Amino acid sequence: MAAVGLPSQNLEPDTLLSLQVMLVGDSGVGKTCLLVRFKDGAFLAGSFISTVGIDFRNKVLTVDGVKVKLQIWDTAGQERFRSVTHAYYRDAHALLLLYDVTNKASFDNIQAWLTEIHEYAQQDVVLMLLGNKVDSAQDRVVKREDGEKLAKEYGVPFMETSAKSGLNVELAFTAIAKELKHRSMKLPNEPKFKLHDYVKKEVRGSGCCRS
Ligand SMILES: Nc1nc2c(ncn2[C@@H]2O[C@H](COP(=O)(O)OP(=O)(O)OP(=O)(O)O)[C@@H](O)[C@H]2O)c(=O)[nH]1
Repeated sequence: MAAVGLPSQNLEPDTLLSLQVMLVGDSGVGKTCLLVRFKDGAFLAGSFISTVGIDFRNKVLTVDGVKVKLQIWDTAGQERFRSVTHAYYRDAHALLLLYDVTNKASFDNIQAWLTEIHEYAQQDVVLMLLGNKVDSAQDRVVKREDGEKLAKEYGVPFMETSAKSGLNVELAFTAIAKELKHRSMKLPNEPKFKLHDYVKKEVRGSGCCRS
């Protein structure tokens, strides 16, 4: 099934596929830092400045020979901006839903985020759960197994990330870009791309955070 807003016809290999990806999750889980790490390869250390409303950045990737432009929306996690973010859900092709492994409340709120996603996002939106800040091992309060269990319950792919060290950041964005590219481009005899399997294999290959 093609993602909403995506062309389902065959595209030429040099076509620029434009996709919208939205980062959601509680305030402070690291959405802005994840985006900056992916876009600029840097970590925003220092004081925490909450996103106001919504911000976005573009990054072009080459996925299986196809140029894919990701427009990434960084939403504000604070409750008072919720009505702003609601308006963007329906145009998102993919959602990265984050919690912070050092903050139990952010994990407990995932269910509420999923309810919101169910209400506002497109039915076939590509969704992935990310447990961020795994570099802070000494402060960890959410076990990897708990993240895996929750993700399994909801049937979404899962990985742990660190915007600080860069762990799995590129992988998270590449995986969703691949899924969306495969949904919109059907090359003859191409095997079906399986996001869950890809994520499991790549996370295992990264030497961390077996999924
Ligand atoms: N140790 C560690 N700290 C992180 C990581 N990612 C983000 N942080 C820190 O967490 C704080 C919040 O990060 P942000 O990226 O601004 O959080 P946010 O989710 O965008 O927050 P809102 O804009 O309020 O929704 C900052 O102090 C970051 O430096 C990470 O992977 N590891």
